[in-house]
Amino acid sequence: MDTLLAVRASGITKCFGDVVALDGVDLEVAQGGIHGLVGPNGAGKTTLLGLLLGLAVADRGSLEILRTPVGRALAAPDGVAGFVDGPGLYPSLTARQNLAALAALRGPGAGTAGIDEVLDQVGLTDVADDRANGFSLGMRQRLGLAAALLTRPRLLVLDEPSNGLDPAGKRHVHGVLNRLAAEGTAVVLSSHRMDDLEALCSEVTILATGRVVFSGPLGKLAAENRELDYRIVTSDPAAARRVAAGTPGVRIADDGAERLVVRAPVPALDELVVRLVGAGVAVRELAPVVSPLEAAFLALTDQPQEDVR
Ligand SMILES: Nc1ncnc2c1ncn2[C@@H]1O[C@H](COP(=O)(O)OP(=O)(O)OP(=O)(O)O)[C@@H](O)[C@H]1O
Repeated sequence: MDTLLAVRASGITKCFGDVVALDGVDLEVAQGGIHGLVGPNGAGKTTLLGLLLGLAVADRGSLEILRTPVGRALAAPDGVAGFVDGPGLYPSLTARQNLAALAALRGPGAGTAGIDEVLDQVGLTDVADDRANGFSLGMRQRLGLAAALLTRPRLLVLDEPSNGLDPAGKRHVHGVLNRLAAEGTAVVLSSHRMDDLEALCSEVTILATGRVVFSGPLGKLAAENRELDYRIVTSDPAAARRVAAGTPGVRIADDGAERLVVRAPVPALDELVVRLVGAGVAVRELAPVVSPLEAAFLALTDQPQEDVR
């Protein structure tokens, strides 16, 4: 089982003075999996990613990366690449020159992929000879990803890689990450975007104030999740409200003039739909107000579940 793990962290604690950034964190990342880190601001995500990249060492606990125990030295473990707090780039160099400089720093024969190849992978071929200081945030993110891909990493670590990406750029980057994972690279990324995490990740770890409050497959999170709020749009809102009020297990969470929101477990929701249809009320839309991941995130990190849309 362990042979399939790219990361095995156990009881990791990291303090900055009096601040406990990570408090006994366990993390397992499967080889070939895309693992999402999510948590409120200050939860410890960047600190944990920094440990994986060898930018800092833990105060306590054990960390094994690609089956090698991590020591006390500050250095990227072999086979690991990525960035935290935005990619480090040379602003006055072009995209191509940035990658050439990084490849030169790593020395000849350091297992690098071709510069043109990685520029193409991240969709920057057309701007390869433009200076990085003219790049948008999304383009810098993509160039940072290209720099990481140069080393053909077996563990890719990315802090909020979707920041600044437009929808097409995001789809492009998702495609790159999915392909890498299919080829066996493990990817660990943080994001505040639940839709990104749901689209990309096979597993997620939810951190709150330095502690793991959930870690595992997204499916497990959905299965474990308690009742969700659902928005219902029907052909007859007044009748729908009456039917919902009389359906066992269904609670009306919000019944403003424009909408009906109910909180219910799935079987009670099924019963409500059957009753609505039986009463001649057409159901035009039925969807969770927030996704299972977002609902779990809000519940496990003690934040109210609200419809923010
Ligand atoms: N170099 C540092 N010096 C002092 N405190 C730090 C340092 N790095 C992180 N911290 C503190 O550690 C805690 C965790 O920070 P971290 O940046 O890991 O959180 P995060 O989950 O990445 O937050 P965000 O979502 O805002 O990026 C915070 O309280 C932060 O202030």
